[in-house]
Amino acid sequence: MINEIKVSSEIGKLKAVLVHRPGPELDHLVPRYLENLLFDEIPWLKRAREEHDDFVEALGTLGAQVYYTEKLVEEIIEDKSLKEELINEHLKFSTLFDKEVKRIVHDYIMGLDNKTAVETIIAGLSKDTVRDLKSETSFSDLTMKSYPFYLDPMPSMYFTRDHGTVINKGLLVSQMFNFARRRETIFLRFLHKNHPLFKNLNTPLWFEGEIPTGIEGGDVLVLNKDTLIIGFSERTTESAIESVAHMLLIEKEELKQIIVIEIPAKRAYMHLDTVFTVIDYDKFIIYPGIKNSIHTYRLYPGKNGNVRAKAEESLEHTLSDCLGLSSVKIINSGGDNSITAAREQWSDSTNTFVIAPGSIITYNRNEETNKILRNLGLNVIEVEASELVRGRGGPHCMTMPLLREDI
Ligand SMILES: NC(=O)NCCC[C@H](N)C(=O)O
Repeated sequence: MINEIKVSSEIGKLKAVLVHRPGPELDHLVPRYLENLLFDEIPWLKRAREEHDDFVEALGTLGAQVYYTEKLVEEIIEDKSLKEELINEHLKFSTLFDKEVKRIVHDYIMGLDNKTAVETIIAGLSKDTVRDLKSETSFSDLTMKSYPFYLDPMPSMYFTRDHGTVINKGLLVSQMFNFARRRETIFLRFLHKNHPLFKNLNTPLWFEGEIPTGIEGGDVLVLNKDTLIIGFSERTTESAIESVAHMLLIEKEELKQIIVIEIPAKRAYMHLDTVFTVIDYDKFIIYPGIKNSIHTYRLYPGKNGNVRAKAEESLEHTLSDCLGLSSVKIINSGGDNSITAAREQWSDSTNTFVIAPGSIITYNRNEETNKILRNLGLNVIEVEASELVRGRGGPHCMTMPLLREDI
């Protein structure tokens, strides 16, 4: 087990990372509810898992330790009272109202072995599985349009990035913007509170309570120990940014500044990391299609304990200033052809993940972007993602770094 939790950059050598192997939750995606569950297509689970296993192998190329959320949770629910607590927490944030149904779902999951219990909480529980255990008829048993699940599936669970961010030595748990993903962060909070990995290392929570409005990990990039970049996006709100800024800049005095990059609020660019990531000490990659519509701001501690903000002239200048460099390069994903760039962005070309300075994981389908990255001298480790890509996320989305070497 690692003896430290710490992330102070997006590129320091990766020592430990949290992931989730896609499971039967993907087999609970039905066409009628795809949009509600934030998917555009239905991935083939068997192949998605093979692709994810290869991805995990790539993550470990330089010896990083890969932890699976589901396995860590399984370990702690050996304690029956914690198993109970986990189930109750999911029921509390579920759509269930009927008391009998709640009891049945609770008892059913409680009776499962720990591995299957965690798998079921993530996969969701269909009404058919437990309907026979009911003694009386509820309204939803009678309707023709009845929703098929008591407990909703969480197909986006494999995008662990979005659940939270390690910022220096503390953890910021996200507040998921959409109802469909709201229950996902229960696992991270639960691990933080109960698993030795976090508990023994006294990892502080940067925000004890819940952040009042949406902020998702895909919008949070750790530039260096003094600077965070936050995307103001479809999923991350102004007020969440202000809350986090107040906490980290004023109350905890952990950071010196936060760069906010405002991007168009669109499904294709749901988080900042779908259009902009850090690829090297002084290099970034951006989807050129949004270049003319972004705005950059800098938040900093003002007088009297207030966070103050100013609009910045250029993203390049702001980044180089915060990094203490004379200049930085922002490279276009997909190159100069706007059609290729848009197609590759949709398939997560810009969602790259650095495992150490100079080594980067990408999806192999983004041929043009990969060529550009190689021409920069980077060691590009390509992974197959014909199925993983259907969830609209890439290598950056599928990872929550727990420990990176300082750079
Ligand atoms: N950081 C990311 O961009 N994560 C990808 C999330 C995809 C997921 N299907 C969602 O729409 O939330």
